[in-house]
Amino acid sequence: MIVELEKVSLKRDGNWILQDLDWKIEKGQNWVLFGLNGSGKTSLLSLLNAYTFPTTGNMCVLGMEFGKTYLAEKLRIQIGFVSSSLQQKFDLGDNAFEVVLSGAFASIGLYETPTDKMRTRAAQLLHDLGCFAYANRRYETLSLGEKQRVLIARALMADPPLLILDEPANGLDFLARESLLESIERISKKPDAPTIIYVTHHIEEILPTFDQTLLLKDGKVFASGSTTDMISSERLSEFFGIPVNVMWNQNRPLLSRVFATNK
Ligand SMILES: Nc1ncnc2c1ncn2[C@@H]1O[C@H](COP(=O)(O)OP(=O)(O)OP(=O)(O)O)[C@@H](O)[C@H]1O
Repeated sequence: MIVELEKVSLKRDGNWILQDLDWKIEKGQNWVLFGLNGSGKTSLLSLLNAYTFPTTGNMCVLGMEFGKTYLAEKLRIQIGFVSSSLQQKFDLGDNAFEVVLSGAFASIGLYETPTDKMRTRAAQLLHDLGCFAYANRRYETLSLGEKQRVLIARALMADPPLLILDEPANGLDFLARESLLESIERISKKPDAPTIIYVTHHIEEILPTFDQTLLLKDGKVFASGSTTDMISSERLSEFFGIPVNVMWNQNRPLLSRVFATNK
């Protein structure tokens, strides 16, 4: 089991931010964590990364049980985490290749000498993510979409069993988004691919590889299960509280609002 949450709740400043979450992620599954603004996605990710601990409930990530051992560092090194809050942290003058290499040391900046094996791996990842062409460019000169690819490659350097992509397509135009999504779909199909959790509030970003979805609403699991069950007109109309229509086209969902028509 990659992730196991049992009745997990989180209280902050007297408010319950997350309540009674049950979530099981098995090896080989890829999940979408879908929730609107303020639904608790960031708080849930902080729990998974052991930046916060549940107020009540039981939690186990990558076989490490929360509260039983001191696990924060040990756990984080095994989770590839890509979030837009990380973007600026790498504006240190390093080129894209060096930023990817730094993932082998879990450091921000490259302070240790990488081995030849690490260099080969970094070059391969730059290829896989479609960013080999700008391997020698300074990271801070890259576009948002290019930076995201480099950060995903960096996260994969340590061969993490779990990769969390926190709204990776935010701020990207249609083409940049589609090309990033194509790279994510590709890496998810590799034989040594990690389990991926893709966090988003955009239905149209859900790729076929994400066969499981958890719908988070007001800090609670609204529903979870197979993506085709979760991302349906009926389910999402209930989730949003307004009538919506989901149309599947080439294994990708499209969401639109349904307006009442006057007869
Ligand atoms: N330290 C805190 N004290 C009180 N309330 C908090 C605290 N941290 C978060 N919250 C509240 O908990 C709720 C969930 O916040 P969270 O940031 O996890 O949501 P989110 O789904 O990531 O939202 P977004 O998509 O807008 O980033 C919000 O209503 C937020 O205001």
